[in-house]
Parts: sequence; C-alpha cells; structure tokens
Amino acid sequence: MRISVIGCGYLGAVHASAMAELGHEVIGIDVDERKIAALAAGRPSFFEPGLPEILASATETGRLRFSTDIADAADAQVHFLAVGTPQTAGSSAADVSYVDAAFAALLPHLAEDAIVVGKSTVPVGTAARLAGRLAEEAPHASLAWNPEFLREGFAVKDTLEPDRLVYGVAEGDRHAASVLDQIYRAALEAGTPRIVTDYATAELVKVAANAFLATKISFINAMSEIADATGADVTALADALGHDARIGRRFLNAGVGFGGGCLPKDIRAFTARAEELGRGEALAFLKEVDAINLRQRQRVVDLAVLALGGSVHRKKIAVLGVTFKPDSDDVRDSPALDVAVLLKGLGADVVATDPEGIENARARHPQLDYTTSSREALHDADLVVLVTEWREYRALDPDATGRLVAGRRIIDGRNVLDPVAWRAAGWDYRGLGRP
Ligand SMILES: NC(=O)c1ccc[n+]([C@@H]2O[C@H](COP(=O)([O-])OP(=O)(O)OC[C@H]3O[C@@H](n4cnc5c(N)ncnc54)[C@H](O)[C@@H]3O)[C@@H](O)[C@H]2O)c1
Ligand SMILES: O=c1ccn([C@@H]2O[C@H](COP(=O)(O)OP(=O)(O)O[C@H]3O[C@H](CO)[C@@H](O)[C@H](O)[C@H]3O)[C@@H](O)[C@H]2O)c(=O)[nH]1
Repeated sequence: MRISVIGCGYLGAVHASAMAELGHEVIGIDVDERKIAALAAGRPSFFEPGLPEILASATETGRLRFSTDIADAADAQVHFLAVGTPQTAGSSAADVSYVDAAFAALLPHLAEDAIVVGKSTVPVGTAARLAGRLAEEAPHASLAWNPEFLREGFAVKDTLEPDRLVYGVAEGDRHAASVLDQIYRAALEAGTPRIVTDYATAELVKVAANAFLATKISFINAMSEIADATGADVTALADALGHDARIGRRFLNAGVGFGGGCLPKDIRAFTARAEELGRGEALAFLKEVDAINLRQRQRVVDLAVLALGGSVHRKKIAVLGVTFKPDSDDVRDSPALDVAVLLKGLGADVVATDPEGIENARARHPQLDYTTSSREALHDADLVVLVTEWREYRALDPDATGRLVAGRRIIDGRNVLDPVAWRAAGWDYRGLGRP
C-alpha cells in the first residue's frame, strides 16, 4: 500500500518507519526541514529504542522516503495525520490548528478514493468537522479516525503489536475499514482485537484511555499522601491492591507523577471539551486528578528542604533524570525537570543529569547546570533526588554512591530503590508514601 504520514514527530516518525517495516511504500511529510533531513538520512530526530534500526533499513531500501513538500504525498492511497495537538497557550483546550493546517494543505493533493486517517489525539467532534469539509471539497476521498495508543520508550513494539486497533469511520463506510485492515494485516493475523465504530467513539476511546491512566496514577499518589500522614507504605498498598484482577498493579506506581506530551494535556483538553459540550461537571474530577499530579512535584521539593534541615540554599543537589519517563528524551511537561527548576528557584546548586534528555532540557531551561555523567552530578552532592527511573539510577549501589557524595541523603521520587539497603549504607532515605 502507498501511504503518507503527515507530521513526523514522536508519533509520526515511528508510524512511518513501522509501516515501511510492514512492507508498505511510505512517504513521511513534515514542515520541519531539519527533522526531515535527519530522517531522510536514516537518523531519528529523537531517542526511541528500536527506531534507528527500522528507520535505517527502510530508508536504505527506498521503501521509506521523506519530504517537506506535501505534494509529494499525492500518489498515496492512505494519508495518516500525525501532527501535534498541544495545549493552547493560556487555555486548557487542545490546539487543533496544526491538524487543520495539515488537512487543508493535503486537500488539493488527494487522489481518487484516497483515505485520510487521523491519528492525532483530538477533541471529540474534530473528525466529523473534517469529514464535512472533505465532503464539500474532495468528495471522492473519505476520512477515518484511528487513534494511536503507543507509549514512548516502547513505541516501535506498540505500533507493530498494538493492544487493540480502533477505527472510527463514517456510517456505512466499509471501504475505509477494509483498507485499514490491509495495512494492519500482520497485527490482525496475530490476533489483535479491532473495534470499528463511529468517529466520536473512536476519538473518545483515546482521551478516555489517557484520562483513566492519569486517574489511576493520581489515585495512588493521593494514597501516598495518606500513607505519609499515617506511616503506611504505599508500595505495599499498591501491591496488595494490584492482586485484585479488577484493579491490576500496572500504573499504580506512586511518585513525582505523570508528565509528557500526552497525559497532562489530554486530560486538560478533555475537560475543556466537556465544558464546551455543557458537560463540564461530568469531568470535573479530572481537574482534581491534574491538581493531585502537580502537587507531587512540590512534595518532592518539600522533602528536599526537609532532608537538608530547612533550606536548600547553596546546597549541591544532584537531580537524577530530566525526562518525563525513562527510555525517552522527551521533557514535555516533565515532573523531573520541574523539580530541578523549583529547587534552583530556592537557591540550590542544582546539577541535573540524564542519559538522553539533556539537549531538550537545556533548550527549555538553559539556567540549569547539566552533565551527562551521573558521577559528576553526584560528586560532592549534599542531596540526591531521583526523579526519572532510568535503569542506571535504579541500579545505583548505595555504598559506591555514598563514596561520591558529600552527604548521604536521597529522595527517591519514583519509589524504585530499596529503602532497607540504602538506610543500611547510612543514607537518609525518603520516598513518597513510604515510612
Ligand atoms: N508522542 C506520543 O507518544 C503519542 C502517542 C499517541 C498519540 N499522540 C498524539 O499524536 C500527535 C502528535 O504527537 P507527537 O508527540 O508526535 O508530537 P510532535 O510535536 O513530536 O510531532 C508533531 C510533528 O508535526 C509536525 N507538523 C506540524 N504542522 C505540520 C503540518 N502542517 N504539516 C506537516 N507536519 C506538521 C511538526 O513539525 C512535528 O514534527 C498528538 O496529537 C499527540 O497527542 C502522541
Ligand atoms: O504507575 C505509573 C505509571 C506511569 N507514571 C508516569 O506517567 C507518565 C506517562 O507514562 P506512560 O503512559 O508510560 O507514557 P506515554 O508515552 O506518555 O504514554 C501515554 O500517552 C500516550 C499518548 O497519548 C498514549 O498513547 C499511551 O497509551 C499512554 O500510556 C510518565 O511520566 C510516567 O512516569 C507514573 O507516575 N506512575
């Protein structure tokens, strides 16, 4: 199948490469010339495990090409829209202007029977609006919405082996569903469940899934606040809750909270859309989910102040991690980076380290000191704050780490270290919701 992917960021670059890996002829389109030049040379413009390999092999065979000119997508049968839908500045709503612009640019280039397939996360109602426009301006083409559920760090695997496929199609449009079935044949043959539904349901599945995941994390973080007040242990609580198959253990890790380019902005956009629909009350709880989440960042900072006896001023603090999660270089709405900035704001000498995220972090917060060497960050530190659970930080040895620092104090902002082992090595260990 000849496919175009419009928007080659974290989602689009992976989707384009994975579609080529499946044997399709793919062209990736983006307005960012630097991104396109790197991708065309077989180099991803961001860190994602497994992506360099499939990108390089697909560009070498010529099955995957890139361009900044949308006219080069004209002979594709299927066009995936994967442009960004960030939070609008000064509002909690999603900014759909990139979707609208990409859609408008594509319209004059649509071949007979072409299918435009939305992958971006959009406010419910967007697909119906775009379908209306298509019916007027390119009635020979059709629209489907096929939301994406990949996680950064597992993006390639999640794209090739998704948990489920959701197609939102116009009433009676069997063609779009059957073309998508051909594209995803390998996953369907492996037994991936597929739900064919209307536009609004498909759009809602995506934001509802993220709202549920965010709620689960904020739920356990709220429990961690209660655990702190009572001496209970939130990790044991999560383990015990998780054994109930109806609840499940995943996404019950208390800590500095959720960030990234999806969960935070998606729950805010969903709330804003519910308000527009006159159903604000139904999703009012998501504001609390957001508030609980943001509070965790301050809790980590408060613990740091406590650990240093009331002030962090002029104290050297090693902040381990700047990305919103491990195995990603993404610092969008990163709790880790926020903690570093808050500590710096209190006068601490912050040295932040991260295996992959420093370049992006520096672009956003040039006022912080960074190093790629965790040894350098730890050297002579009065306090260590672990905020992104990269494997190398989880594997730190308390004795060896203790020999690098000036004071054996650690805040485990992800509850991933063994408090017994760290305390046995003489550390003042503090987690969130851990006695
Ligand atoms: N990142 C994820 O893990 C993920 C997962 C599922 C869904 N999503 C959703 O996918 C969408 C994209 O997210 P992302 O993280 O890849 O964002 P991103 O910012 O990394 O990428 C968006 C890309 O679109 C490009 N772009 C903007 N306007 C364009 C236009 N008119 N024509 C062509 N390209 C254009 C930008 O230059 C950028 O490269 C969002 O709606 C997001 O919510 C993201
Ligand atoms: O128990 C947990 C699990 C996650 N997190 C945090 O939650 C955030 C999001 O994690 P994750 O969902 O793994 O990362 P994303 O790559 O942002 O993926 C989410 O957002 C994507 C974009 O919409 C969706 O496609 C995915 O299905 C959805 O999981 C990160 O900051 C994690 O540290 C926790 O704090 N505790």
